[in-house]
Amino acid sequence: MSEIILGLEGVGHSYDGVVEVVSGFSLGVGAGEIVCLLGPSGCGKSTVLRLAAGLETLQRGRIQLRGETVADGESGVSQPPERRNVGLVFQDFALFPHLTVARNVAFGLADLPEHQRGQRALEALAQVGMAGYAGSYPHALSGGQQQRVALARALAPRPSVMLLDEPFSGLDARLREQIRDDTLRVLKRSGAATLLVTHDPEEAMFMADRIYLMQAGKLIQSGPPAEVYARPNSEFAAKFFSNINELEGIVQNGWVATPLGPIPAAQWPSGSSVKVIFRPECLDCVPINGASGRAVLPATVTEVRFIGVARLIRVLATAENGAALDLQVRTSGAFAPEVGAKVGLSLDPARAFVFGPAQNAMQTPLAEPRSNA
Ligand SMILES: Nc1ncnc2c1ncn2[C@@H]1O[C@H](COP(=O)(O)OP(=O)(O)OP(=O)(O)O)[C@@H](O)[C@H]1O
Repeated sequence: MSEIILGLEGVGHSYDGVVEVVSGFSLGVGAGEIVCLLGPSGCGKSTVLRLAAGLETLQRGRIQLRGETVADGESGVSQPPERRNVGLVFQDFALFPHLTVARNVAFGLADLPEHQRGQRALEALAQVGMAGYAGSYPHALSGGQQQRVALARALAPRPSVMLLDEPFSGLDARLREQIRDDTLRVLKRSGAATLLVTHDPEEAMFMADRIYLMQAGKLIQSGPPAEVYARPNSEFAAKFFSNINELEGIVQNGWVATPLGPIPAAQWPSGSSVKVIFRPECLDCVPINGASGRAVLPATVTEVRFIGVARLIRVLATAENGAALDLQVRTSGAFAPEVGAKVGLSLDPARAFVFGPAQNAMQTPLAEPRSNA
């Protein structure tokens, strides 16, 4: 990985002096890298970002910028935000209503000689495609345009670190996609080390080179989006990224027998009670008499939702012991059964996750099941 530009080490914070809302949290962001802090509301994401920016005083741990310690809970070192040379973008954009777009962007350029400020502000506006609005006032701009101006303002001083807190959540869905796309390009071109806070897993997967998933103030898992999605290390991580299907079973000789066939669970001792979790797109829905190399469980379609790129299908099956199984399938395939249709279900065992009751995760090995034994 490239040189770490923003580093947090063992960071902890409590607002009331008692309960830690962030604890033992570490991360590193390299030059030109986009790292997304992802997690449910209240898990401490914004607190981490505010500590990195210097907007909260660090209580525990250490923060380094470009190799220099800017905050240390032990020694009390705490560089003020304006000396950290980080660009900040918040959800509400926080533009000054009485200043033109150009003056808003030039605001953070006090260190430059007067004649260079306007020039640099225009360059930053051009970076985000807003040079034509330099003389406008914020109220005359759309939400998306205001977001771009906020981004230009943060980028204008050419910071080596960009910190963005839910920068797209004030935008409506269609605009959000477009602005996300544009922002990703601009951030990548800027070469800044970027830390972006979001509660939206799709947004994190789209934007991030690496995701840091948090829960209740702690890091749960970090890695590239595809890895965190395909190899969640806990039930929480699996469920955070999509709807899931869940079956229960008992491990026997390294396998869990399920109505959808045996799932490898070599890490668990025989007799362990485990959960088998799989995403809706990992369950194949085929014509009932369709050929499949895997076990096919008969089921009846109870619901079909068309969502453009895919269909969400709900099916009801019956396990051997008579238990009803209500499962979800996500498919973009040509087979489009209707409600009431009889279908066959099959699961690729390599794409199922096995978790124990204590939530200590085990990814199933990428092995084919031996047999139905
Ligand atoms: N200034 C504050 N004073 C007291 N408690 C606070 C303060 N700011 C945040 N908290 C609490 O700290 C916890 C973490 O908040 P934080 O804003 O960091 O979470 P978050 O993951 O960013 O949530 P959200 O996505 O809702 O913004 C929450 O329980 C919140 O209520």
